Amino acid sequence: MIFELILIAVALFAYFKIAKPYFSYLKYRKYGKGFYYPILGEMIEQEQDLKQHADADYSVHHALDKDPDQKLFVTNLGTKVKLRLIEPEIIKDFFSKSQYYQKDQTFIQNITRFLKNGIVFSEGNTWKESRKLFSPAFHYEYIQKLTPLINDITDTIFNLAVKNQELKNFDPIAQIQEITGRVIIASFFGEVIEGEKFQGLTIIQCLSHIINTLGNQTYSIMYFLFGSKYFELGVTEEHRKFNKFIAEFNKYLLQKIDQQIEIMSNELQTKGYIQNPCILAQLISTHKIDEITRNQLFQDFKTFYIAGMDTTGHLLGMTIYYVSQNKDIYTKLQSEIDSNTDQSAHGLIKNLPYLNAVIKETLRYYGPGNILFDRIAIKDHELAGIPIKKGTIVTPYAMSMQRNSKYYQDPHKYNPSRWLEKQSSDLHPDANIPFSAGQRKCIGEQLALLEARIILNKFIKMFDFTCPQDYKLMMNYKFLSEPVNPLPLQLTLRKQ
Ligand code: HEM
Repeated sequence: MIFELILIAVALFAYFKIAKPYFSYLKYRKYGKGFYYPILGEMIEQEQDLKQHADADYSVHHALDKDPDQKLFVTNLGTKVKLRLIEPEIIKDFFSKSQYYQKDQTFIQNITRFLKNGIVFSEGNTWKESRKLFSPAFHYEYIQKLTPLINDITDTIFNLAVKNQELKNFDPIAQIQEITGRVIIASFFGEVIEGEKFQGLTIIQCLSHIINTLGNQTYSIMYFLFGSKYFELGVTEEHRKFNKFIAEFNKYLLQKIDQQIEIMSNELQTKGYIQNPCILAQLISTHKIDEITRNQLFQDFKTFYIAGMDTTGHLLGMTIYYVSQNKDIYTKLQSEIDSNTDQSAHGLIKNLPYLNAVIKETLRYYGPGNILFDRIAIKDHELAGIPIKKGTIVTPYAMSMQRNSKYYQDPHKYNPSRWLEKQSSDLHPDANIPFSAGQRKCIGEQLALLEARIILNKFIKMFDFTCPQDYKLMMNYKFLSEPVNPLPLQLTLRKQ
């Protein structure tokens, strides 16, 4: 009897967890190439790619090499079928049908236990209200006013690296994240809260510690088996300690925000204006602060920080690495920067076309947001004529599309000049979306680009740099694609 029961349980498991998803997978296979690995799905591909090519995204980068006309690639994530959209028209259709999708929880459960319903992860009215409230602060007219702030913070961090003798083993991603993190805190709250410490750590260090730990938990076997609940429960002493750290840090940060709001509100009452031009001051002086709950403001702030710090740090860190690998690009970039005297936000665009092309090329070639968060269909519908069933994961993969030979000559070559040559204007307008598209497009694009121009310009002006020949770049995927071993650049100060 027991034996029969076990047999039935195994048969049910095999049917629901392996066979049924496989049949759904087969239905989509007529629309594109793909693979199916029971339960583990695309994690197997990443593992193999990492071992064979030192790049967990190798197959994604090369998905269109043999057939540039493919619309989608079919695979699975656990028991769900996953469609990677890799062609401009179907991606465009996806963005126009955003009402049929929500973010899938598989990989974001753990990060949302810290960021809750902050703007990246919220849906419906909560998202709409946050987006409406914060959008004006991210327009270029406001963002360009942050130029002196970004300049100052960049100088501080680079000078600190010189003073602390960190030039012989300089990790550009970590160092630049220190800049981008400070920029977000300062532009949101003013500089006051930046110097504060919690349990001996700066706010930036606390936030980085939380995000890195949540990322490591997410990409572990226990998460895969039990989800974020396992970590929330605090089974081990280490987990309990970390959960307590999050809870206390949240309390501390919320208190800081309250204090800052009170200080600024008092300033507005007594002087009639607030000196600090930060986003919080804007919300207070226009009385828009009353349109958002304190808790929502708090979750949004943490989310802006995470969304902006990590991505821009990676973009610049990887740009510096690619430039270090190509002497021609390096020489061209350095001579353009050396001959420019206008350091204004406008000057950095007008006088530095090659620098802008370098940034654009890294966004195409590597872009930290080139794989969006997975979406799940919440209703049956059609996408470019393909029937999509509720419960299917559907995610645009700019990472494959931006390596398609149909749109980019020699797509696997890092070549900034492609953006300056005539044919770049012939590019399909929807084939380059490193900041995504549609209504949930990156709100921080202008800030990211301004930071990228200022920081890269300063870095090239200030340092000569090389990457040791024995360093082997190995890229793994966590929330972003990132080097397994930190980049170890050798820097020397240039004569000014
Ligand atoms: C190189 C830098 C950056 C890249 C490549 C990038 C890319 C992206 C992408 C692709 C998305 C869409 C994600 C999805 O829908 O799955 C996104 C969303 C978002 N980004 Fe960025 N981002 C960058 C910098 C920033 C900065 C500096 C900020 C702000 C401080 C920011 C704030 C946001 C927010 C709030 C969202 C969610 C928007 C919404 O859902 O309405 N990002 N970003």
